[in-house]
Amino acid sequence: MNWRLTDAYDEYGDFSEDDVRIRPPRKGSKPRTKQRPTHDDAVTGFVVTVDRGRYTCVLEHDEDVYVTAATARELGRGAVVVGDRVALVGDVSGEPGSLARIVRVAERETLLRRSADDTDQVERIIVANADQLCVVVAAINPEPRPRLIDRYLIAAYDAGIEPILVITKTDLHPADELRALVEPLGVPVFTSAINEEPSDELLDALAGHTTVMVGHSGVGKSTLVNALVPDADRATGHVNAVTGRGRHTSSSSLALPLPEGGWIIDTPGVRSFGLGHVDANAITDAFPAIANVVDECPRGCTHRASSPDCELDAAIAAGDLDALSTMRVHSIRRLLDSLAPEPVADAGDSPSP
Ligand SMILES: Nc1nc2c(ncn2[C@@H]2O[C@H](COP(=O)(O)OP(=O)(O)OP(=O)(O)O)[C@@H](O)[C@H]2O)c(=O)[nH]1
Ligand SMILES: [Zn+2]
Repeated sequence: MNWRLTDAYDEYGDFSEDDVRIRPPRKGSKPRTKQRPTHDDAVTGFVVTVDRGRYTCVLEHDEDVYVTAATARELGRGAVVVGDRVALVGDVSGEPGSLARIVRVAERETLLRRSADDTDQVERIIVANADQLCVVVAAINPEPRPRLIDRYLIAAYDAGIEPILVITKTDLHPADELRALVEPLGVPVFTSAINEEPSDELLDALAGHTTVMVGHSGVGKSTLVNALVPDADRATGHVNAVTGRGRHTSSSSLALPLPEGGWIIDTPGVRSFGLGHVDANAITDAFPAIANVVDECPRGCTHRASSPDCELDAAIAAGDLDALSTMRVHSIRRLLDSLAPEPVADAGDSPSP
């Protein structure tokens, strides 16, 4: 079984059935959570999962203690997500049946959000405070989806989160073509195979970071997480003990502690990102070769196939873009066309919906 980049760019849609959208915090916006009076007795915790209004938090000063908490009424629903650092009061013993209360949420460094599809304005937050997005792609089986990878990268850059790529199943197929897809963008690439220990390079890249794992179903995300977090079962066991479930069946994200420090956040059900909120410039900015060209575009150019005088057309005609960048231009234009209707021509900063 084989695959070719040129065909792969063409054949696969960007979306799977559970498309999501990531929306970064608006620039300059304040965190949504209201600051409340300090609780002097509060301790700090890190939210590892959310299940039916119950939050499982690891205490910052004792990472073996998993506390179940509810949110204080003033915080409201949905105010706390996985990755949040929170102030806890009440029973923080972590004993079975105990319940603490989250009274504050620390200001977030980053925010990943999603919505059901491109047209759905209702967004759900995936994760707070991640500083790395790990895109997991199989070298084969399932075949890579370059346009989906592009979407992940755009979403990461737009949210201010550094992307890395892990190519799995390299025991079945070489990683070269996939590597060539993202290395020119400066994205660090790592490989992994089921019967090998995770590479030191990958462990180093993850150590001390809060990394969100994303990838299409079947690429080997769970296999990789289990290799990276040998204690995964134990950590999951803690969570299940507090949520009272037989196993972690929630569709919520789950943060697992890395032995080297830092967190891996597994995101079941997050397979692709709709990018309806991202403007044309954020999309082209993700790819340096393309960003250089569109810098010369007329003011207000949306860089779509229908845009008159878009410099991308001139660059392709003149052979200034290599084959990969040219494929990517077509991919990006398809992406732009699938978004909202073309904005009004002179809108430098189109208002947010
Ligand atoms: N040959 C080979 N098979 C692998 C590798 N990694 C994972 N697999 C297999 O690929 C299949 C899918 O792996 P999972 O880890 O369940 O994939 P996933 O991405 O978590 O899939 P979802 O749970 O559907 O999101 C399993 O049968 C794994 O054994 C690898 O490096 N090499
Ligand atoms: Zn243009």
